[in-house]
Amino acid sequence: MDITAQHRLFGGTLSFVKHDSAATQTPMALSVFVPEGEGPFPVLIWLSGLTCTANNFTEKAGAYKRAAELGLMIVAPDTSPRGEGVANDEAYDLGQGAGFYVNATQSPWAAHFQMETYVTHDLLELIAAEFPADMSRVGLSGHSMGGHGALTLAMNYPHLFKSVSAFAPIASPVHCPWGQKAMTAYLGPSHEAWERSDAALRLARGKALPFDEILVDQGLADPFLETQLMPHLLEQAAKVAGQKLTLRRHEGYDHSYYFIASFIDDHLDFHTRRLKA
Ligand SMILES: N[C@@H](CCC(=O)N[C@@H](CS)C(=O)NCC(=O)O)C(=O)O
Repeated sequence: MDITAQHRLFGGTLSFVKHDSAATQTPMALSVFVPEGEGPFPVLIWLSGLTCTANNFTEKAGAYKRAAELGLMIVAPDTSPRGEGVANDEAYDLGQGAGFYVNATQSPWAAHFQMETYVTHDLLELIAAEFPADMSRVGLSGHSMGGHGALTLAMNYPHLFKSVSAFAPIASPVHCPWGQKAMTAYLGPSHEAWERSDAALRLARGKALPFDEILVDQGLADPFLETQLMPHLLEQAAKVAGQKLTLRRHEGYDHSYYFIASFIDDHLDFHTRRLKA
């Protein structure tokens, strides 16, 4: 592991980190906020959306003041493997910056795009080995593509994650153009292979292990609301599954980090209540 930059803030430390991932077979970048004190600390992992690196959340969400008050570590990984030898696409919604938190099975993506294993294994292993983290108290949150990642990884790995929330998540990749394009490229044309990476389907089919509550915030001025995100599908599926979902719709808020910054404290509080319970 290399720490490429480090800053003190709100009594804690923010580290920009690079490490080698066995899953992606590339170096991976992330940021790690550690609050003041000895630890071990509960951890929130944040999964970002399309086009993001680890820096978008780190620089724009305004999360660290509250995290420092709560004694919460925050880990923000990159959204995909990157580099010259890594497959890419000219479009912003496929390839580098758009890993969708799945393990690709299709060429040319399968060689490096193993983001599901990266987040649920390599990233957690790094945090456990190198930082004062309490790995029995890890929560997962994210935005848009990262909201989809947070929901589906929490549903598929409930033994790893104690709490889950999302901002403007892609609720059902099977039903939207971003999801259909990425899942076809990474997992192939069979919808069967997509199902475990679709939060609404997973819930509706009774295959998601329950959380006591899932918190989702959605801006009503989000340009992707109707065409890509479709939170009503998550709402319907949660009803069918008997999963408590708090879906808050916010008049006038868009898809940006201004929206995330406005409600991030509520998510940090939500996770801390569950991680410290
Ligand atoms: N077409 C847009 C879509 C990308 C987008 O809105 N990305 C969101 C996540 S889905 C984001 O967080 N962008 C980076 C930022 O706002 O800092 C673009 O290329 O900018």
